[in-house]
Amino acid sequence: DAVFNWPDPLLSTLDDALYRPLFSAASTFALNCGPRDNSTIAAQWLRLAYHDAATYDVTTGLGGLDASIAYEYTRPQNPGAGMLESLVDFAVSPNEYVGMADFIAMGAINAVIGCGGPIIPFRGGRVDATEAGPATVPEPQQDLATHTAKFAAQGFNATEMISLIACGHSLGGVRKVDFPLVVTEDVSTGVQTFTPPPTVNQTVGFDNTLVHEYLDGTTQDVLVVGSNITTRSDLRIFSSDNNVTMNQLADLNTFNEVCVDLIGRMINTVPSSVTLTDNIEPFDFKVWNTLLFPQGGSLAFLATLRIIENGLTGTVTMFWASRSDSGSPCPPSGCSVPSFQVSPAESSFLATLKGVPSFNLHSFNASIDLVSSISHFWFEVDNNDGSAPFVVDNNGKNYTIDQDVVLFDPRRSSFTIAGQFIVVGVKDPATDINVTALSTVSGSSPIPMPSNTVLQLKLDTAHPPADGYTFYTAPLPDAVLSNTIHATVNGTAYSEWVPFLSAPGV
Ligand code: HEM
Repeated sequence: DAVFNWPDPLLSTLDDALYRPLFSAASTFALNCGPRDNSTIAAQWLRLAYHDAATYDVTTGLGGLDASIAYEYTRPQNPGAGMLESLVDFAVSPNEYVGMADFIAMGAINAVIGCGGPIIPFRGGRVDATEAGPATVPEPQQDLATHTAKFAAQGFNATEMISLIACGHSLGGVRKVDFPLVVTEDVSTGVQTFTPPPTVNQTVGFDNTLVHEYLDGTTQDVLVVGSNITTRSDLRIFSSDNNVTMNQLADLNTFNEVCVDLIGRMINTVPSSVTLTDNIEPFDFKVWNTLLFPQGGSLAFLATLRIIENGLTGTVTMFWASRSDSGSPCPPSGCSVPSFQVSPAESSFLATLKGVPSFNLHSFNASIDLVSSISHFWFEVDNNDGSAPFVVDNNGKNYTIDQDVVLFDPRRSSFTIAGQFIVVGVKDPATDINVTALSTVSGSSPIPMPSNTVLQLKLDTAHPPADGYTFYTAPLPDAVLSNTIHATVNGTAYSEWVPFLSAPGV
């Protein structure tokens, strides 16, 4: 599994998106297999992921799950309102380090569990395409040889083709408006679902009902029994090995295992130039949302330690070490402060399934000597149960504060709708000052892909120099998602990632 060494913006963002519903609006949408367009959001997300991944070509190593679907969904092989709707679901989630492709992959995982299916492990680090890929998505009127060849190009053999489709077509159905030549009969809802929806609501669970109904001859899958024989692609594929594979999938455990493997491989189908992270499980200890800025004659340092623990029995102390010997430096054992607040934080449904019903957030607010400053920090956790207190120090590497020369200032900045601007403090004395921010901005319809824009910060006339810092500012673009500050001061380059647009206590 992936090891989190703070700050690691990629792993930090992915962990939040996977396990903290607060940070991934979309992660909650597919819960309970909720309906949309007479199908389900989950079905739309799973189909989106497949159509995105289906551009992969094993011989060139190009394509795969790279969000190129954002440039392809208007093609005749990708019809359906669910494509754009699903992309818009994910549009507010990316930042500079995590693109749309990772959220499309997460969407497939959340789709399957949202409809009661098994947990597919998640690996991150996909890279977003900047243009459309080849038009290689299978279509129902194509013959078996064409489909077999297309799946082979995507890295799946003939048996895996049968299984992957049986997994995928567990959810949703075929819309008459998009496939009038496939759904030839009238359907009151406009969608011929692959399996009958439960009568109480519209939702369809992720399971092997389709397999059973196919084998016992009761299926209503229009790609098996539709009156248009040319578009019976599921029938041609499912029966292509004399139903050997379908008979194996009739066992629910086998079905779940096979789907975890194949949908997992599908979402991990990425260009050969991309290296994915290891599996991301909820991190035991996660430092989160640290902020260091000048305030009222000292440096304010805010930090939160997220812990997986039961109840609120533990106490946590934060320690830090000075940066310099002058001023009022910390003793060798470190300056320390207890947490000012411990609060439970909701975990995602996926985290719950992994045995993490909630997290505890231990928040710290330290006042640090301006001159001796801070070089690194760590924590001591006492579970108050007789066991020895232990140190949490970033896997022995310490939580290192790179620099105190260029600091994002959350209190002088403003993130209200009325006026959004970023303020950065630069430590005096400074010459040759150039402060910029790379802002990641949410995309919107018709191509809801994030983009990056560079802001030039100027001397902030509203905030006069204070506490040995001079302030620089720039207005933020609408729909800004996150920022990274880059500065050159006295010939040295500095950068600071600003993942959130708000802060505890601000
Ligand atoms: C030969 C291969 C395939 C063909 C010809 C095919 C064809 C189709 C067609 C015609 C629809 C109806 C789409 C709509 O009306 O919105 C559909 C829906 C769907 N397909 Fe496939 N499919 C194939 C493979 C797959 C695979 C491999 C997966 C995923 C693992 C998948 C997942 C889905 C899902 C979830 C839906 C339901 C979408 C919804 O209800 O919104 N399909 N498929």
